[in-house]
Amino acid sequence: MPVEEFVAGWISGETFFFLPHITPSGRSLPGDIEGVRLQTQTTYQGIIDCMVKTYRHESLLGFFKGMSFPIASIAVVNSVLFGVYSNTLLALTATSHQERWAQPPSYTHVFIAGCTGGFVQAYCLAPFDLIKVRLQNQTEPRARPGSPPPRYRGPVHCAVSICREDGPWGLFRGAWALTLRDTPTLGIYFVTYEWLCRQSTPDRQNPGAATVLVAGGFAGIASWAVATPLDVIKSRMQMGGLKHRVYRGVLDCMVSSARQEGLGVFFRGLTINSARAFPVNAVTFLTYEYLLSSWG
Ligand SMILES: CN(C)C(=N)NCCC[C@H](N)C(=O)O
Repeated sequence: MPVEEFVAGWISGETFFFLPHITPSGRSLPGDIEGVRLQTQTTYQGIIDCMVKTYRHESLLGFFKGMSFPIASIAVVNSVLFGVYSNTLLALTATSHQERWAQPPSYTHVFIAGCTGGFVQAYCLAPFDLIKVRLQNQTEPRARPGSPPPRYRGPVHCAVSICREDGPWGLFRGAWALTLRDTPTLGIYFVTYEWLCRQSTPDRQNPGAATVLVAGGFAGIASWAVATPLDVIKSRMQMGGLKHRVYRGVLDCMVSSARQEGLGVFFRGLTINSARAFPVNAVTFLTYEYLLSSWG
C-alpha cells in the first residue's frame, strides 16, 4: 500500500492549519466558532452579531475556543482522507498517482474512492470534532475569581468528562451524522476537483498550479455546500444532553429543527463555511499535488 499519499495528506493538512491565521474565517480558528454557534444556538442573528457578542462576552480568546484539539487532529484526518482515497483509487483502477493524469480514472471510480475516504476519515474525526463543538459552545467568559467555572476546563478535561458521563462510546456521539455528512460529500469533493482540472487542462497532461488552486478551492466550496445541512444536524446531535435537547436520532433532529426554526436552519453557517473553504482547500490540493509530483 503506497504510503506517500498518507504523508502528503498529513503535510497538506498542516499547511491547511497555517493558512487560517491569515484568513479571517478559517474553520480552524476564528470563523469556525461562529459557524458552530450559529448552527447550534438560536441567540445569534447572523455572523456579525455572533462575532460581536463573542468578543464582548469572551474577549478575543473566545474566538480560539476548542481549537487545540482540531489543530492536532487536522493532519491525522487529512492524511487518512487522502491516503484512503488514493489507495482505493489504486485498487479500483490499478493506476498510481503519477499515471493518474495520463490515464484518468472514471468519475464513478473517483466518487467511490472519495466516499470511502470520507467514511473512514469521519470515524477518525468524530472524537476530535465532538470535543471542539462542546468547547466552542461554552459561552462563559474565561474563569475569573468568583465567576462559576466553565463546564469543561479544556480539551482533555472535556474528553475525560464525556468518558466519565457517557462511557468511551460517548466520544462518538454524533458520529453517525458525521459519517452521513462526509461520505457522499467527499465523493463530490474529489469529483469536482478532477472535473475542474480536466476541463482546464489539455488531455492527459498534469494540471498547472493555478488550475490546482482554483479546482481545489471550488471543490471545497462544492463539498461544504452539500455538507452544510448535515453539518447543522451533526453539531446539534453532538450538543445533545447538555443545555440542548436530546434527539432520538438524525431524522428526529432534522424534523424537529425544521419544525421549530423553518427550513432555513439547514443553511446556517453556509456563508462562513464556503468563505473559508476556497483558500483552505486550494492550498491543501496544491501542497498535496506538489509533494506527490516532487517525490516522483
Ligand atoms: C465535510 N466536508 C465538506 C469536507 N470535509 N469537505 C472536504 C474539505 C476538507 C477540508 N479539510 C475542509 O475543512 O474544508
